[in-house]
Amino acid sequence: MRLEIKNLSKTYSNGVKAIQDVNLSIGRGMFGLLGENGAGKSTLMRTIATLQEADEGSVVFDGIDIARDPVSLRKVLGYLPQEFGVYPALTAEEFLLHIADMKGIAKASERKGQVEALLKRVNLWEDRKKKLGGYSGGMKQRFGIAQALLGEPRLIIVDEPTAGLDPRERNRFYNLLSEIGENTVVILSTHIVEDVSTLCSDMAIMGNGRVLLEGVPSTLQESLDGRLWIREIDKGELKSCSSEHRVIASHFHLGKLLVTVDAERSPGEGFEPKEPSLEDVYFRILSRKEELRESANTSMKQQESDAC
Ligand SMILES: Nc1ncnc2c1ncn2[C@@H]1O[C@H](COP(=O)(O)OP(=O)(O)OP(=O)(O)O)[C@@H](O)[C@H]1O
Repeated sequence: MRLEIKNLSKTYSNGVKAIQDVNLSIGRGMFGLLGENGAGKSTLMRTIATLQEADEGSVVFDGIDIARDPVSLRKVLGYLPQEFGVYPALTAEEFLLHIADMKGIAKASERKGQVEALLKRVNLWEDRKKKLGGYSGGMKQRFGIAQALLGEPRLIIVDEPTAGLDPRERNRFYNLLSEIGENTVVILSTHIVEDVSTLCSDMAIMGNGRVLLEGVPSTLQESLDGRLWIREIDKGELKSCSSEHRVIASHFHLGKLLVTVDAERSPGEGFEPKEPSLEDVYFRILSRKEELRESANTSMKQQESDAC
C-alpha cells in the first residue's frame, strides 16, 4: 500500500505556482511534510484529498488514480484540514454521527459504536454532550482527528494539526497520532520541526512548491555529522559572520546570540562542534534555497545589465 505522487504541479489563476513537479512515494506509517508558510503543503494536501485538481501529474493510492476515481479515494480517506469548521450549535456526538452517516456507515448501531469508540479514544467522551462552539482549541483538534478516523480510513491527512496548541494538548495530540494503526498511510503536514522529529519515520521538506529534500529523519540528521559549528557572537557581528561563513541559523539562548555554521572543518577560533538536530537539517536546506534564489537573481540582473 503506497501513495505515489508523480510530476504534480498546480498554478493558481493568479499565477502563483503553488506546487511544481512534486514527486513522492509514501508508504505505511507517519510521513512528515515540513515547510514554511506558503511552501505549498496545503495545496498538495488538498489535491491528494481530491478537493482540488492538479494541472499536471498524477496521484495514485493503492491502485486508485485519484483524478479518475475521486469517489473511491474519498471512501478510504480521513482528512483533517488546516481550517476545520464545526457547527457550533451541535454537540460532538451529534456532529460525529452526522459525519458517520455522510461517510456511508449505513447501520445506525455501527455508527453509534464507532462514534462512541472514537470519542473515548480522543478523550472527549465526558464532553460528548457539550456544544462544539464551547470547545477549546485542543478539544477541537482532538474532535477533528476523531472525525478523520471515522470509517477506518487507510489514508489519513492531517494539515498543521498542532499549530496553536499548548504543550500539554500537543502532547496529547502526538499520543493520539502515534496510536493510529500501522496499516495506514498518514501524512502530517506541518511547519513545526518537533512534530516530525517526534512522530515521523519518513519526511520531506518543501520550499517554493518543490520538494527540497526527503528521507529518514535520523539519516538526514546523521548526514550533517561533523559539519556543524556553533559560536556565541555579538548582535552587531551577525552581518559580517554571515558574509564570512555559511550561517544556517541564529538564535538567542539565555540572552546570548548563537550562530550555527555549516562548514567541512572548523570555521575558526571560538567555534565549537555541534551535534546536528532535525531543525539544523531544516534550516540548512532553507538557507540553501535562499542562496540559490539570490544567485539566480544576481545572474538575472547580470544578464539584464549585459543586455543593456
Ligand atoms: N486559492 C488560492 N489562490 C491563489 N493562491 C493561493 C491559493 N491557495 C494558496 N495560494 C498560494 O499558493 C502558495 C502555497 O500556499 P499553500 O497554502 O499551499 O502553502 P502552505 O505550505 O500550506 O502554507 P501555510 O502553512 O501558510 O498554509 C502560497 O503562495 C499561497 O499564497
